Amino acid sequence: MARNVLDDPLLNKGTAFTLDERARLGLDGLLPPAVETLDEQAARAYGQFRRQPTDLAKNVFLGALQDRNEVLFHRLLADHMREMLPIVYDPTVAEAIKNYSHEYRRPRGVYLSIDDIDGIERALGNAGLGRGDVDLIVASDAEQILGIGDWGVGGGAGIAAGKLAVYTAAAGIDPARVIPVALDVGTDNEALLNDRLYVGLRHARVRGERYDAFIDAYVSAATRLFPEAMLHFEDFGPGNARRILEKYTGRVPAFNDDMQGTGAIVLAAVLAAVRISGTPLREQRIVVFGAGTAGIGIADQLRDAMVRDGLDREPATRRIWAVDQQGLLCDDMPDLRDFQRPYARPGDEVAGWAMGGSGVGLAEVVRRVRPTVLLGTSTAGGAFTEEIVKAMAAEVDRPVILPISNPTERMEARPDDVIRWTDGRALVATGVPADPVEHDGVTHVIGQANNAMVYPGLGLGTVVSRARRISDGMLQAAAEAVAGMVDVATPGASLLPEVENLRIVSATVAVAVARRAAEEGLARVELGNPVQQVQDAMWEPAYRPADGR
Ligand SMILES: NC(=O)C1=CN([C@@H]2O[C@H](COP(=O)(O)OP(=O)(O)OC[C@H]3O[C@@H](n4cnc5c(N)ncnc54)[C@H](O)[C@@H]3O)[C@@H](O)[C@H]2O)C=CC1
Ligand SMILES: CC(=O)C(=O)O
Ligand SMILES: [Mg+2]
Repeated sequence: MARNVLDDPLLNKGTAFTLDERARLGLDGLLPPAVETLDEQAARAYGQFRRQPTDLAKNVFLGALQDRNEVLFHRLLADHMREMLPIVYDPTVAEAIKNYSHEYRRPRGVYLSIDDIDGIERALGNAGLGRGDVDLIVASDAEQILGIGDWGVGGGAGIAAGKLAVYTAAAGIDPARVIPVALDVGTDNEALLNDRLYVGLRHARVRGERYDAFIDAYVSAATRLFPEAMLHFEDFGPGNARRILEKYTGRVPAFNDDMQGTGAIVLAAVLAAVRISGTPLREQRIVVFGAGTAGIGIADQLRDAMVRDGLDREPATRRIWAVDQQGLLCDDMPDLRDFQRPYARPGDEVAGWAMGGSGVGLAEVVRRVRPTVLLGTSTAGGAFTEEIVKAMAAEVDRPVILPISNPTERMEARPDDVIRWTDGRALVATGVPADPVEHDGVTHVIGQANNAMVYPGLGLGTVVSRARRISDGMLQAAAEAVAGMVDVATPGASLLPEVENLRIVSATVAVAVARRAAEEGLARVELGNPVQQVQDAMWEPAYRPADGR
C-alpha cells in the first residue's frame, strides 16, 4: 500500500513527504530522513538534467522523472521552459520517437491495437479514470510524425505524451485528467518491422474499412467513457487526418492539431505581419509549399480570414497558390487529393510558365506570383534556396517567410540565412525554436510558429467551457488572441509571443476561446467570469496535502 504512493507519479512526493505524511501513509523507513522542499528537489533534478550528455539523454531523463513524480517534472519544466520545451517536445521529441523501442522503460497512457478492436473500451477503462475525470485525450496513429514519417507505436505514444506535457506546461491542463493514446494500426516502417526490440504490432499498416472501424471504435468508446473529454488527433497521414476530423467534428469536440492548431498559429503570425507591413490581408499573395495536412489546413484558415477581411470566397481562394511534389497544383492533374482541389489553378493560368521534371516548380511560382507570404510545410529541408528567397524579396518590401516544417533538419530555410539574404527585411518564424539573428544592428527575434503556441490555450478554453465541439470561430478567436499579444512596433521583434510567456498566452487564448464557445451556444457550462474560471482551472506544479489531490 505504502509502496503504491511512491510508485504513483501523480501522488509521489519522494523526499518532500512530511514526517507526518510518512507516518500516516506507512512510509516510515522507506525514504531517506531528510524532508525536502519542492525547490530543493527541483535544484537536484536540474543538476542531474544538466549532467546528461545529449539531448536524447535529457529527454529520457525527463521522461523517467515524469514517471516518478509529475509535480517535480512539471515544476522543472515550468522553471526552465525555454531550455526544456525543445527537449520534451519539438525538436528532440523526434529523436526520442525514433529511439522509442530502444529507450523503452515504462508504458505511459493507453495502447490501442487494431488487432483487438473489441478490447478498446476495456483498455481505455483500464486507465482507471471515471466518467467526469478526463478533460483531454491526445491520440495518434503515427503515420506522419512531425516531418519524419511513420514511427509506429513509439510515434503515437511519444508524440501524444510530448503534446500533453506542453498542454500542462503551457496551459495548466491537469496531468491527472488526460490520457495519451497510441493507436497502433501497424507500421510500414521496415526498420521498425525488422528491429527485434520494436514494441509495436509487427505488421504493415492496416488501411481501409478495418482502419475506419478501429478509429470509429476509439471515438465511440472514448466519448462513451469520458463524455466531457476533448479528442485531440495528432500526426495522422494526409489520407486520414482531414477525413477523420470531418467525420467527427460535428458530433464531438474533435480537434486536429496539424490542420487546425497549425492553421491558427500561422494565421496569428500572418495577422501580426500584416500589422507590421501595413499590407491588408486581402491583398496578400500566399504560396504554400507542401500541400498536405498542415499546408492546406493553414490555407483554409488564411482563406477564411481573407473572406472576413472583405473578399468573396473564390477570389480569396485564388490568392493562395499551393505547390507539392508534382509542382504547382493545377486542376488538370489526375492525382490531386480532394482537399487540395479548391486551390488547384486553372491550366490556362500557367500556360507559358516554365515546367521542370515535376511540373511548375517553386522558383517559377515565386517568380510569377511574387508572393508576399511563403509558407513551408513540405518536410523538404532547405527547399527555400537563396535564389528563391532573393527573388521573393526583390518584389516585396517585407516578405513573410515561414519555414515551419519540423524537426530542425526539415526546415525549408534557416532563419539566419533568410534574414541575411533579404538584408533584414524578411519577417520570419520557424516551427522549431531558433536563436535570435543579429543583422545590421537589429536583433531579429525568431517567433516559433508551432501549434504548441496555440493548442494548449485552445484546449484550456474548450475544457473550461466544456464546449460541445470545436468551431472555426473558436480557432479564429485563438489566432486573433495570439496576434493581439505581438509587439509590432519594435524593429526585429518576434512575429509571435515568446515561449517564456506561454502561460500568459494560453490563458489569454483560453478566455477568448471559451467566450466564443459561449457566444456560439457550444458551451456546456455557464461562463459567468471566464477570466477567473480559466485561472481557477489552471493546474500548478505544487504539492497538495497527501490525503486528497
Ligand atoms: N510548425 C508546426 O506547428 C507544424 C509543422 N508541421 C510540419 O509540416 C510538415 C508537413 O506535415 P504534414 O502536413 O502533417 O504532412 P503531410 O504528409 O500531410 O504533408 C506534407 C506534404 O508535403 C509534400 N512534399 C513532400 N516533399 C515535398 C517536396 N520536396 N516538395 C514539395 N512538396 C513536398 C507531400 O507530398 C505532402 O503533400 C512536417 O515537417 C511537420 O513537422 C506540421 C504541423 C504543425
Ligand atoms: C508541430 C507539429 O504538430 C508537427 O510538426 O507535426
Ligand atoms: Mg503534429
